[in-house]
Amino acid sequence: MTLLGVEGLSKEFGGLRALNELSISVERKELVGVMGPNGAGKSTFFNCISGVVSPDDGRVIFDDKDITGNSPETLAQAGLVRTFQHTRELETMTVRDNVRLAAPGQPGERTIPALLHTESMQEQEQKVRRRADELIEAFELDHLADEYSSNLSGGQRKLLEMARVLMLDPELLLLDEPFAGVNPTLTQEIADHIRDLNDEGMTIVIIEHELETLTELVDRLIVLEQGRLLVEGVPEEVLSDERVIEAYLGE
Ligand SMILES: Nc1ncnc2c1ncn2[C@@H]1O[C@H](COP(=O)(O)OP(=O)(O)OP(=O)(O)O)[C@@H](O)[C@H]1O
Repeated sequence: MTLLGVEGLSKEFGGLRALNELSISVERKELVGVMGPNGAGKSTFFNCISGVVSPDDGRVIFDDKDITGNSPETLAQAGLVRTFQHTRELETMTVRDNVRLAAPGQPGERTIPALLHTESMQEQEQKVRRRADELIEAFELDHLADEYSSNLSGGQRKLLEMARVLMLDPELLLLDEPFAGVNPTLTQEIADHIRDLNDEGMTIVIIEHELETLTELVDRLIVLEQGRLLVEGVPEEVLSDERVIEAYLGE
């Protein structure tokens, strides 16, 4: 069953067609990789799905609903969540607070005075704290929980970013270059987490330049070139496809 459907998506930037009538679908519980040479339209594809930019043409269907142009907040509530190539944690906050504050409607955002601090709000806060602690432990960040996130390495920041998005309990997770700038040990750790999440039933789409890890991880590869779908299929076949080799050689 299809969870995400992209139909005839187009986006121009000053006459340059970043996406050119792109149509792709992702099945529930699939783990899909998106690759393509620089400028192929991969980020624009994610940006159009996740409400960061509005497409000029075409539709995005998520869970049988037309979500074209919906805001990132609305999409997160619906279960569609993304990470960014450059992580977006708050450097002046600890790892623990960064994870807690990623929860929807978390206490830090409330302006209601303490007098109105009801029992149900306290319960909700406790739930957020418990979930944050679980994720910090699952991502082996416990020894860093009270560190400012500015003290984290690139790889540790990627783990923190994953913990943060999981606070939103996504059904579809879009990961933008989760292995970029990450050392080999942490790359393997992040790949294992992605596989576990997918085994638990989460649908995941990954943009990545690090093709070795990507092809080992995913069920299916989608290759974009000049805003169009070039080739898709099982990783071994896609990587040996003449058109793909040519697209990368021409970079
Ligand atoms: N906000 C923008 N304004 C102007 N041009 C843009 C914008 N976003 C993307 N583009 C252009 O659209 C084309 C596709 O870019 P995009 O970032 O989607 O490709 P990509 O496949 O993600 O590339 P990379 O692998 O280098 O990140 C590029 O030519 C890029 O310069």
